[in-house]
Amino acid sequence: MNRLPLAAPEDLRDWLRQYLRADRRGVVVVLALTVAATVAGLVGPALLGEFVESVQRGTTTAHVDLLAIAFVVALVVQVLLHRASRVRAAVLGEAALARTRERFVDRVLRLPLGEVDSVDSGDMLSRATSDVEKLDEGVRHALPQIFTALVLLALTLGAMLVTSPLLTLVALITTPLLVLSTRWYRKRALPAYERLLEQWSDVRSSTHESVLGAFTVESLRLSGRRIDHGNRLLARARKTQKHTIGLQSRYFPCLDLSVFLPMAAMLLLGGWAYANDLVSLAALTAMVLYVERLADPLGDLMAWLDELQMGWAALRRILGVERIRVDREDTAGVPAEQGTGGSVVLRGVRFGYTPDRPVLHGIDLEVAAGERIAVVGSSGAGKSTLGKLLAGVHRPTAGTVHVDGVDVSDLGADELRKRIAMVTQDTHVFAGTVRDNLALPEPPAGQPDGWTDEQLLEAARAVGADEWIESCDDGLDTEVGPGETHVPEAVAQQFALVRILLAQPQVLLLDEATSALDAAASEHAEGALSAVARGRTVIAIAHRLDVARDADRIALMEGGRLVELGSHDELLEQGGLYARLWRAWTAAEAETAGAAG
Ligand SMILES: Nc1ncnc2c1ncn2[C@@H]1O[C@H](COP(=O)(O)OP(=O)(O)OP(=O)(O)O)[C@@H](O)[C@H]1O
Repeated sequence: MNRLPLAAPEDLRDWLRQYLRADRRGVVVVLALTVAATVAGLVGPALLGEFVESVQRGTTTAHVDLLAIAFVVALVVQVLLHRASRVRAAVLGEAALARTRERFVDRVLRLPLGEVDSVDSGDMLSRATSDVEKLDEGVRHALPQIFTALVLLALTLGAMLVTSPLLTLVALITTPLLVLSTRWYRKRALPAYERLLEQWSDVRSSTHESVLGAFTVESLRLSGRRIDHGNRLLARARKTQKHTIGLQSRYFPCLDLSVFLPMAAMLLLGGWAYANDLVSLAALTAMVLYVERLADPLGDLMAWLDELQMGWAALRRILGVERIRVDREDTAGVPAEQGTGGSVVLRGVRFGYTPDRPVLHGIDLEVAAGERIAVVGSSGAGKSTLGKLLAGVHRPTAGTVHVDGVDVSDLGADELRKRIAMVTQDTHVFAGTVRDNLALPEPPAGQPDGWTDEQLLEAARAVGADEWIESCDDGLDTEVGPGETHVPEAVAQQFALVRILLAQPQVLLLDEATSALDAAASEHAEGALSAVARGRTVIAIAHRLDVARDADRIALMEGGRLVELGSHDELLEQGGLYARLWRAWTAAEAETAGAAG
C-alpha cells in the first residue's frame, strides 16, 4: 500500500498566507485588539512604579487615589480587550479550520480512483480524522495564543527599553539560552511529531484492517497474530512518544530557566543599580513587574508551541493530499451532447500497474452502440484491469479508449460518470435511509428537489427491489447501514442497479456483478441486470460461461491479450481455446448436476 505524500514547507507557507489573507479585516481587528490589550496591560506596572516612587518622595492622598483608579481602569480595559481579541482570534481560527476541512474533503473526493485504490486506507482515515483534530487544537488555540504571546513579548520588551535600557540588558541575560534551546528542540521535535502521526496512522490501519477482515481473522484463528501486529505498531508509536516526552523534559527546564533567571537577576542587579543611582525606584519597580509579566507570554509560548508543532505536522499530512495530481476536473472535457449511443473503441491499449510489469499488451476492440459483449478468461488474464481502463479508473500507458468518439482520458469526472457506469460485486450500503441509498445520482434538470418517490419506486420495481422495500414498515424511509435494518446482499446489488437506472449511462460495465450472490439470488439479479441493460452498450466481465453465452459477442482474454472474439456459436465452430473451455465447463456442470441428483 502506498502512503499519501506530505506537503512541502512552501505549501504550508501558502496555506498560512491564505489563512491570513482570507479575512484581512478580521486579522487586523485581532491584531489591533491584542496590541491595545497589551498596551493597557503595560500601563499597570508603570503606574505602580510611579506609585512607589511618589510614596517614597511623599505625596498627597488625592494623587494616590488617582493612581489607584487609573490602575483599576487600565486593568479592566486590558481584561475586556484581551477577552475580545481571544474570541475574535478563535472565530478566525474556526473559519480557517472549516476552509481547510472543506478543501481536504473536496480534494479527497476528486482523487484519481486508481490512486484511491492503491493508498493505505488507514493513512487516509487518520488524515481525515485525528490529524484534523490535531490541527483544530493548533489553529483554534495555539495560533491565537502564540500570536498574543508574541505581541505581548514584543510590546513588553519595548516598554522595558523605554523604561531602562540598562535593566533591559539584564532581563535579556538568558536570551541566548532561550534561542539555542528552542532551535535545538524545533530541529528534533518536528520530525519526531511527523513520525509519531505516521506511526499512529499505522496503528489505525492495522485496527481498520482487522475489523474489515474480522471474519477471516476469526475463521483462521488469526486474532493472536493480529493483536501481536497491533502491539508491535503500538510499541513503535509509544517509543516515539517517549522520545518526544524526553525532548520536552530537556527543553522545558531551559524555558523555565529563561523565565525565572531574569527575574532573579533583575532583583539582584536592579537593586545594585538602584543603590548606585543608576536607575530610579520607579524604573526598577516597573522593570521587576515587566519581567514578571514576561513569564506569562513565555509560559504560554511554552505550552502552545508544542501544540503548534503537532498542528504543523498534521497540516503537512492534510495538505499532502493536494500533492496528488487530480487527473480529471469535474467540468473539464467534452460537451455533454457530443456523441451519444455508447459505442466503445479500444486501440492498442497497453497498461501495467507498475512500469516493470505490463498487464495488458495491446488490446484492440470495437463495441457497437447497444451491443452486449462478455469478456471471459482465466484468473489474472486482465479482465478487471480492462474494465478499470474502460471506466476511466486508470489511464492506458499506451493506446486509447474512445466512447462515442471521445477519448475517455479527456472526459471530466462528471461527464465520465454520465457516460459509463461500473457495477461490481462490491456493493456498499450507506448509513441512512433506503431513499438516501437510491437517490445518489444527480436528479434530472428541472427537479431541484431531487428524485420523487414515484421515480425511485419505479426504478426499484424494474430491478425487483420493490418487494423488499415494501416489506419494510417504513418503506423508502427505512434506516439501513450498520446497526439498522440489514440489507441482504442481493438487495444491495439491486440498489446498485437502481442507481444505474437513474443515472442512465450509455455504457454499462459489469465486473462479475452477480458473482457474490448465491445461485437463486444470482439468477434473480441476472434478470434485473437484463432490465437495466436494455438499450445500453454492455461490457460484462463474466466468470460463468453460461452467462457469457447469451452475449452478442464474447471476447476471450489470456495473459493480457485478446485472443478470441466472436459469438458463442462462432467461437465453438473455431474450435479454439473458448471451445475447449466451454466443453470443460459444460462437463463440470453436468458432473455437479449428476452428483446433486
Ligand atoms: N491493483 C493492482 N496492483 C498490481 N497488480 C495488479 C492489481 N490488480 C491486478 N493486478 C495484476 O494484474 C493482472 C491482471 O489482473 P486482473 O484482476 O485484471 O485479472 P482478471 O482476469 O480480472 O482476474 P480475476 O478473474 O481473478 O479477477 C494480475 O497479474 C494481477 O495480479
